[in-house]
Amino acid sequence: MDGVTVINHPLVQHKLTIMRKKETSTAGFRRLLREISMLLCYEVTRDLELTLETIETPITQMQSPVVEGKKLVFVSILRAGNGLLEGMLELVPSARVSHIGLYRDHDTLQPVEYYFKAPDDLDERLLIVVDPMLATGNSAIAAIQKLKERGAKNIRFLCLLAAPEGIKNFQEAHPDVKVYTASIDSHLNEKGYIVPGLGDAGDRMYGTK
Ligand SMILES: O=P(O)(O)OC[C@H]1O[C@H](OP(=O)(O)OP(=O)(O)O)[C@H](O)[C@@H]1O
Ligand SMILES: O=c1cc[nH]c(=O)[nH]1
Ligand SMILES: [Mg+2]
Repeated sequence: MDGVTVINHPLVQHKLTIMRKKETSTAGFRRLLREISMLLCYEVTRDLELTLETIETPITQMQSPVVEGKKLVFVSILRAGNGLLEGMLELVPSARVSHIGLYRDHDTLQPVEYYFKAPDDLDERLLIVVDPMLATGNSAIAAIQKLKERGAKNIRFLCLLAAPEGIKNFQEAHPDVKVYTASIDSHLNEKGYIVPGLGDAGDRMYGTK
């Protein structure tokens, strides 16, 4: 599918299977999400441009590669996005962080915003927006709309599971934003949940149901 990268690394797929199981505990789910987020982060940053910096090793001077440009911004769509954010920050500790508080209204499936905080200079940075679930796509669409209104131009979206319906809606709204996911599942059910999915990611992470 154009504009969508499915991260099919065996370790990602194995961990995802355990996360999907209904008997996996809150503690297990949280730990796996943290582990998987590092592997996903590795893939979503795979093609970052490098520039050469002159450094001194204990032996000699050399030209050595470093990531080009300003620091990355990781954008977490609360709450469940924080589960991905944590591991990603372990790999890229210098990244800037933005939080967007959104919850999906159970009846309308429309996102309701309750928080927004981001660095000022979004137009000069690569943003990686993270949320484990892309279901209808409404939450990710709204979050990215908000970031674009604040000047963001270079954006990627990273999730764990995506529904085909969500990808279609998302790509219609934001054709310039590449999607990275560990799986494209079958479909959405009548309540807007991903099938087969893993249930409600926020509730499974935080034990709220
Ligand atoms: O693609 P959509 O149809 O918009 O659904 C996906 C959204 O639903 C979940 O969040 P939820 O609203 O449950 O909030 P939470 O993270 O606070 O639990 C998930 O983490 C996404 O943000
Ligand atoms: O399946 C779904 C759909 C939306 N949000 C979730 O957490 N899970
Ligand atoms: Mg939830």
